[in-house]
Amino acid sequence: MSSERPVPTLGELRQEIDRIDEAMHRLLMERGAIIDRLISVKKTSESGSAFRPGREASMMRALAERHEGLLPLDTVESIWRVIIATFTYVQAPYAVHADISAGDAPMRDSARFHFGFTVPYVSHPSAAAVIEAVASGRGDLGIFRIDQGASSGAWWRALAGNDRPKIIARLPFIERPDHPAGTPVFVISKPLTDAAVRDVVLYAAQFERWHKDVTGALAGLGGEAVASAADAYGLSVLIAAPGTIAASHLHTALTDAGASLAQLVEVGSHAERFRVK
Ligand SMILES: C=C(O[C@@H]1C=C(C(=O)O)C=C[C@H]1O)C(=O)O
Repeated sequence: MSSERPVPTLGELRQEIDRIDEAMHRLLMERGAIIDRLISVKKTSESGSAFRPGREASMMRALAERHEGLLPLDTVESIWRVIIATFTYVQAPYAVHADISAGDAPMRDSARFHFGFTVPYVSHPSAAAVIEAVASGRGDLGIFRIDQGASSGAWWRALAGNDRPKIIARLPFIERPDHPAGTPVFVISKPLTDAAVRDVVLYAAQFERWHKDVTGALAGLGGEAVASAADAYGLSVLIAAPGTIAASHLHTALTDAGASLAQLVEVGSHAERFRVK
């Protein structure tokens, strides 16, 4: 007598797939019912944004760590990005405004991958236009390419000030080589105050001129210069530093290294970066 299970028929396997698809669909509808209850419990900040970047970053990290099997991580990540971004949208509608001064295609790919198709995508010719759209909207988001060089100027300077929009996330949450929408972008929104995650804090630093020891001073603190652009006042550098480092400490380290630092202003923060191979 053979103990091997009989080979299932194609029809039987398709029945299994139908069962799983229905269960997944029912679970998504159940998730929607929970979001409905969450809306009244959650205090959506003054900005009107339901986006909680720290929570999303940790969910994406857990997803990447749990994932195994045939389905590519790219697919799982994009499915969950659409689920999370859309359930954020149903709590409080928002649009994603993109600075396309370095090209539309990567920004559109990034917005669609990270926010799906239900969330409106609005392109703008400049960083300044994106910042103004976010500043005047209710809970809208803006996205900027981090690797576009100086073509958008020192856009982060326009985030300085209490009521100005702030950087709230860095995407993709799951960094890896050959990411299908891997253009690194910063996300801005109106200040999230208590809902912001501060693993990494971003500063607009105004230098009279560049000093060669700034890079080393930043590295010594676990920080880096993320972008820079010359402007009428000298050189504006967007600095990322661990949230555990006080702004005063960062200021001292830069001036001790010999830099002529005219201003150091916080312009946002984001979750700890997470990379897989
Ligand atoms: C559901 C929430 O709101 C948003 C949507 C999330 C989701 O769909 O899982 C997660 C984080 C938030 O950006 C929440 O705050 O938990």
